[in-house]
Order: sequence, then C-alpha cells, then structure tokens
Amino acid sequence: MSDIIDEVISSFKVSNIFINRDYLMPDYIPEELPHREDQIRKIAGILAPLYRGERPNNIFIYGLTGTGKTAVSKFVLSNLYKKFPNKFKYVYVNTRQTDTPYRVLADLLEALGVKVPFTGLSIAELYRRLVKAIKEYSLQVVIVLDEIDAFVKKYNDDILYRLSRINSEISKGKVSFIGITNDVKFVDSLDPRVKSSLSEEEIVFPPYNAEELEDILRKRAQMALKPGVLSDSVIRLCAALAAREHGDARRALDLLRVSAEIAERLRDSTVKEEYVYMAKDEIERDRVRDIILTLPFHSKLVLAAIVAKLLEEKNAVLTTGNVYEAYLSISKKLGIEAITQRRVSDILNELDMVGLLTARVVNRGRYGKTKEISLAVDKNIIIKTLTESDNRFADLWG
Ligand SMILES: Nc1ncnc2c1ncn2[C@@H]1O[C@H](COP(=O)(O)OP(=O)(O)OP(=O)(O)O)[C@@H](O)[C@H]1O
Repeated sequence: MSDIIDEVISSFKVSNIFINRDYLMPDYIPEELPHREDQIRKIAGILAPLYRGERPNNIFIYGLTGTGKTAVSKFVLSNLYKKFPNKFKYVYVNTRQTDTPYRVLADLLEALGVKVPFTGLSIAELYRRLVKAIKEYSLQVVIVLDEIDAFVKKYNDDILYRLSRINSEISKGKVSFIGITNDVKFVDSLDPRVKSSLSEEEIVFPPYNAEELEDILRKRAQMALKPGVLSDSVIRLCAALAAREHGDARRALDLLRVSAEIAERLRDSTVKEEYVYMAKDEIERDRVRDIILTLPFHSKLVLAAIVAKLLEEKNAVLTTGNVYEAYLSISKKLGIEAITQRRVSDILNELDMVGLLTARVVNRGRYGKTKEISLAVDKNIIIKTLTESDNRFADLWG
C-alpha cells in the first residue's frame, strides 16, 4: 500500500509545469521590474541624500492596483540598503494588514528595537516613545506606509498628522515617509497640513499596457515555469485580459499562475489558452466569494432577497421598493428583526460599490425617480456562497 503514497507524493514533488511557483506569487519581488525604470530612478534620486546621512523629502506614490507601487518601493529601498547598510534604516508597514493605530506605532517602535506590550498603552504614550526612539536612533529612518487610504478611511488622519510632525518635534530631519495609495483622490481629502508635509514629492504609477504586461509575464514565467510549457499566445492572452480592465500586473500574474495550476491539475504538459479562460472564471468566483463571505449579515439578507426574487420571477424588474418587500418577506421567514428601507437602500449602494450589483437611477415620470437594480455576478455563485456562510439561507431556495 505504501507505493500508493509514494506515487501520490512523487507526482506532487515532480511538477510538469513549475520550476518554482513562488516566482508567480504576488509578494515575490523580482530582480527586474520592466517598464518601471523611470519610477525607480526618481525614487532612488529622492532617497539619495540618505547616503550623506541627510533626510530625503517625503514621497507620495499613487497609481491603480497592480501598477508596481509596492514592488518598486521595496526594490529601491532594499537595493539602497544593500549598497549602504550603515546609513539608514527602513521600515515597511502595510496599514491594511496592520490595521490599528496601536499596531502601526507598535510595529514602528519594534523595528527601531523598542519592545512594547501587545496592548495597554495609550496612543499618545506610544507616539511619545516613537519620537524618543527616533531622536535617539543613530541613523536616518525611512517609513513606508502602504495602502494608507484604507487606514485613514477606517480611522482618520490623526496618526498621519502626528507622524508628519516628528521632525519638527525633535527639531531635526531624521525621518522620511513614503506613503502609498491606489486612491488618487485620497490625498486631496487629507488635512492640508498633513498633505503638504507628506507629499513633498509625488510620483504617479500609470497602468501597464498589454505589451508591457507581456514583458513582465515573460520574465516571471522564465523563472517560474519549465521551458516549453508556455506558448506566446498564452502570455498574450493573459496580458490582454488584464489590460482590458486597467493594466494590473497582479491580475496578469494571477491569470498566468492559475492557468498553470489548472494545467498541472489536469496533468497536462502545456498551458492551453482555454485554461486561461478557466482561470479567469476561477479567480472571479474566488473574488466574489471572498466579498460575500465578509459582508455583514443584513447585507447578505438583502443579496438573498434579490436572488430569491429573481428565482421567483426570472425577468423581475428590481427596484428599491420591491427588493425591500422581498427582504421583509425573507426576514420574516427566518424570524429576524428587519431593518428600515432607508438602511436597505444604503446597503444596495454598498453592494453596488463592491461590484456585486449595479444600481441605476431611472426617472419614472410622475412616479418620480427610483433605482433599478441588477446583479453584476452569477447568481449561482451567490446562492452557493450564502448557503455556505449560513445554512439558514438554504431554506430560501428550496
Ligand atoms: N514591472 C514589473 N515587473 C515585474 N513584476 C511586476 C511589475 N510591476 C508589478 N509587478 C508584480 O505585480 C504584482 C503587483 O504589484 P504591486 O504589489 O507592486 O502593485 P501595487 O501597485 O502596490 O498594487 P496595490 O495597490 O494593489 O498594492 C506583484 O507581484 C509585483 O511583483
């Protein structure tokens, strides 16, 4: 019997497709970042004063998702650090993952060698300790705050305000910030003092076009995949599909990686174009699933109400009013206290924003304006995911 185990393990160990799958993972930072030479040069130029022990200007970096902002920033900093490790220290914080003011300050302190308890100190105290730590630190400090729009939207810009004041508090240029965001309008929403302090320099990362994505994919594929498993037409297809949205390298790499995983799963020795389309559906399914699973309960109920209504009447025209009626009916069925129509209307807007449905305002003459709602994703994925998240939903679709 143990030969069965050997067989399974050996087919797992020896891949027909991959040399190393990690090279296609989103957190891998490659040695080469094609089509980002300008941005690398600019950021390195701004940070160059570190070499003389001087404070570089703060930098604000914007660009849509997958345009290489994180990869380029980390690439420049780690390469500068390799060249002159004794001149500065850099700390990278992703404020979507490290998502409380306490954790952000605690992580910065820990990076500077100051231990802090997991909870219990006030933000003011943490901040005071950070100012002291930076003042006493022997080198220049560069702090990268990635995805800061999400953080500021969740809290406010208080922490950015405090951080932006550190240099003036210690009356010395000791710390520089690199703020990264994919929300172009975000910077304008900041307190003007924070804005002018943090965006001494601004760098924009434009989306990649299809040819640029092809180059990026080719380089990564050379390292990740065995020779001969990939044709140029597959690369072109992944790049074209990713460029159709907004030139997102993460999406292009995901398409390629998942297509290669499908080839491996099917024990094929080459990646076919049809696998790219299968990968696209799989990625979309996972994305929708992740969004639905993290929705608050009443948002799930509203979504369930829409699907239930469409199952009952295939071509139903959905309006805020009849979605609310359907919502009341399923709340009653499940024995749940209903929320107001106003709140359901807000939820419909939220579901529109996360891309699960589209709500369009239509003018119905003397009946006034109403919203017409349609699903933006396959209803079977919604049914499956809602049922998985809470089996009370199973009763709704019979
Ligand atoms: N020029 C490039 N060459 C090779 N890989 C790249 C390039 N640009 C981006 N990538 C890869 O694409 C993926 C996404 O890039 P990155 O995380 O830097 O994007 P981002 O702009 O920071 O996106 P987000 O705003 O979503 O965080 C990463 O795997 C990164 O290595």
